[in-house]
Amino acid sequence: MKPVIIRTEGVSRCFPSGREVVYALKNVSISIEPGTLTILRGRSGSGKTTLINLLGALDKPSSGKIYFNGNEITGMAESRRDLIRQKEMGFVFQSIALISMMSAYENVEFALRVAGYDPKERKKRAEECLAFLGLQKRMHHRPHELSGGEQQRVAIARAIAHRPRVVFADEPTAELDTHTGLQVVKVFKDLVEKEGLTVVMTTHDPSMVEIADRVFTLEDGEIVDER
Ligand SMILES: Nc1ncnc2c1ncn2[C@@H]1O[C@H](COP(=O)(O)OP(=O)(O)OP(=O)(O)O)[C@@H](O)[C@H]1O
Repeated sequence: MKPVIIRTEGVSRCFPSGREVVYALKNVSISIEPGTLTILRGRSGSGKTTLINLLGALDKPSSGKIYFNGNEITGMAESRRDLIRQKEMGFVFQSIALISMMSAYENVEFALRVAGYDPKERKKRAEECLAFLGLQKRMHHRPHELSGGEQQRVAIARAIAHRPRVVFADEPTAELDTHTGLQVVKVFKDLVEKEGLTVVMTTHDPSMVEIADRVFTLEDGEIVDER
């Protein structure tokens, strides 16, 4: 049997909409293997963001269970879920959300400070991550002095700095042109291959799919294809 880092079991998520209830996800059961780049794809409104938020413990399902590293996280106290999120997970969002007053280096260093790293370790690790992402010459620039692709690479450096097991990226290429977007996905693939990281990302762009190890396709809240 293949190892599994995240598993969902019959997960549904509904939201109230006026007097009705909208099912954003219906009975989703998937397994994510460690050390893979997994893509969740589908049209707008198919449920990608809802699913990635559940996998990253940012939200809870209306029914069904989610396991992270063998432990059921759906029934856990919020404080334990917070800890798992902080220690074991990293997040990259569509809107890059770097701190504009800080340089690339300071953005990464600050995340490590929040994660409780000591000053010496922070410097070493921040420089190492930025170098891995090809930003050694740009690390003392502020976000507005960097291109969109560079900014997203800083956001990735920040998301991996505390050595999470899994990085979740919701439409990380949506604000980039196709070429730059593909470069960002290749960075994820590199992290998977060289660092053994697990990456889960959403996209509606079919050109990204070729690079992935696993692809789940969503339609109206259901998994309609997996490969
Ligand atoms: N907080 C919410 N309240 C009400 N309905 C919601 C909420 N979040 C999501 N939905 C609905 O659930 C469905 C799935 O939304 P979701 O954002 O997961 O799709 P998506 O595939 O990520 O779309 P996009 O690519 O546009 O971001 C949509 O019909 C959406 O309107």
